[in-house]
This record gives sequence, structure tokens and C-alpha cells, in this order.
Amino acid sequence: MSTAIEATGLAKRYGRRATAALEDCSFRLPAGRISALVGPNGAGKSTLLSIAAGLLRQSSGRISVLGGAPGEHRAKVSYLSQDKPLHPQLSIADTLRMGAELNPGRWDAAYAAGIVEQGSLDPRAKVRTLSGGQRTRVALALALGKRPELMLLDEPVADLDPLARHELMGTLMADAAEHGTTVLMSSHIVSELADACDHLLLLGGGRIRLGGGIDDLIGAHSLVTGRGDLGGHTVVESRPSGRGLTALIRRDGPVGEGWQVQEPSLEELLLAHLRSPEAPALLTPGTTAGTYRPAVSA
Ligand SMILES: Nc1ncnc2c1ncn2[C@@H]1O[C@H](COP(=O)(O)OP(=O)(O)OP(=O)(O)O)[C@@H](O)[C@H]1O
Repeated sequence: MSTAIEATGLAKRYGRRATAALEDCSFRLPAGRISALVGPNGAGKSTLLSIAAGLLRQSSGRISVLGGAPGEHRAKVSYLSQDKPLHPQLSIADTLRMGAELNPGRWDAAYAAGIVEQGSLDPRAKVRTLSGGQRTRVALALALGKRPELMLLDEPVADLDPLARHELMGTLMADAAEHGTTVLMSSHIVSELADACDHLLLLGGGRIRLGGGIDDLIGAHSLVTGRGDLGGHTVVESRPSGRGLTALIRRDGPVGEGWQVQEPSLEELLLAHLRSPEAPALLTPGTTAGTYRPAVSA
């Protein structure tokens, strides 16, 4: 599988701030995955997405996007920032016409119009008269109508009502799966990421703490309850439970006797890592920078 984004030692420091927003951030995002970019407030998610979009320059390190420098393949990339900028004076129809003009040869007018219609929006309505969630829908129609190869979405559905969120996420994911679009999407709504995404990047302290297919990452961990020795396993988090412990561990071989073993949910996996910022990072082989070499035909 080819590479959509690869970063090595990526760092970003804003001005003279003592702490870096990104610090030695290295990962590979395989093409065609729908990846959740998760992390606490201030973890560097927006910074990473802006750098990948070519709108912000890193302080050091390297990043390639669709095989080029960020911004080099702008026509194939849609970036939706948290504030979802649109022209307030334009109508929805004019906004979509602008999308068509800016993306000659790529624009899918019927698809973009369909996303607007799903929200029962009048195409003649001015953007300034729309609610926050309605603007989000129009911004997503612009981003999707472009039929990009890579979508960089910064909290794309945070201000949508639950029904609209579910329906728009469904559209986005079905479309990405059908067209093989790579999606990197930041969000705090973990319950919905579990349904929508097949890949995860967890950012903490400016570094990648977890990276890989969601099934692989969950499969590498166990939620154990009981008493006994957990030596040999990496204990990500543990807390007292009854007369013993409940712990999220990264297994190294079978778990010993005296423990009840369960598979953690994505939420349990993320919460344990968010509560334990000192736990060692885990990147699956396909997500480690520098590990992918395209097959060479003889
Ligand atoms: N323009 C800026 N100038 C100075 N510092 C900034 C700027 N933008 C972000 N930062 C700082 O960089 C760090 C990372 O911010 P960023 O917005 O990338 O985090 P985030 O993970 O997207 O957060 P959130 O979940 O709250 O949206 C924070 O400490 C923030 O204060």
C-alpha cells in the first residue's frame, strides 16, 4: 500500500514559546485509510494538519504529502480547518459554483449539491444566514465535491447535531471507501470514530503515541482484572479494583493465571493512553516512518 503522508522528526515551535507544538513527530499514513487523529486539547492536531495542508511551515524535520512537499499537490487535497472559512456574502449555490471554478476537471457538482440537499438547505440562502452546523455542511460539500485523493479534516463534524453527524460521517466514509480516498480527521468524539475510522494516530506532547490500524492496536492490548504478576507486559495504566487491579496492558506473550482478560474498546484504549502520557509509544510496522518500500518489478 502506498504512502499518503510520511513525517520524520517533524517539529513546530510557535515564536519563542518554551514548549513545542510538535516535537520529533514521526509516522507514516498509508494511502486509502480513514484515520482518526486524536489527542488532548493542545496536543498539536491542528498544527499537524495545517503543516500537511501546506499552510504552515514546520520548524524542522521532514514531511511528504502524496509524494511531494505539502501544498505541491494542492489540487488533490481538501483541507477543512476548524473555523471552516466561507464567504458570508455568497449564496450556497454561488459557493458551489466557486468550488467548480476552482477545481476544473475534478468537481463533482451533483455530489456537492446532494450533500447540501440532504441538509434541506435552500441553495439561494446566503452563507451568513446559516447556523454553524449548516455552514459545516456547506464547507464539507466544498471539500468533498473536489473529489480529493487526501482529505485533511480538522474536527469536521463537531458542531453538527447527532443525526446530521451520523448521516454526514456515513456519506463521507462510504465515499472514501468507494473511491479509495485517504482521510486524516481530528476529532474528540471517540464513540463515532470507532465506527467511521479504520486507522488511528494518537498525538500527545507533540509526538505520535499510538499509530496503526485500529484492530491491530486493540489486538496488541488487553484489559485485565485480577491479582498476580504482570511482569513482562507493558502496563499502560492500572487502578485498584476490588481486591485486585484493573490494568490496560500491552501484551508480551500470554497473560498469567489469576487474571480475567478482555479486549479493550477503542475508548478504553484511548482513555488509558490519554491518562498515562508516559506510556511508551506503539506504532505498528506499516505506520512507522521509513518502513514502506514500493515493490520493484524485475
Ligand atoms: N498561532 C499560534 N501561535 C502560538 N501558539 C499556537 C498557535 N497555534 C497553536 N499554538 C499552540 O500549539 C499547541 C498545539 O496547538 P493545536 O491547535 O495544534 O492543538 P490541537 O491538538 O489542535 O488542540 P485542540 O484539540 O484544542 O483543537 C498549543 O499549545 C497551542 O497553544
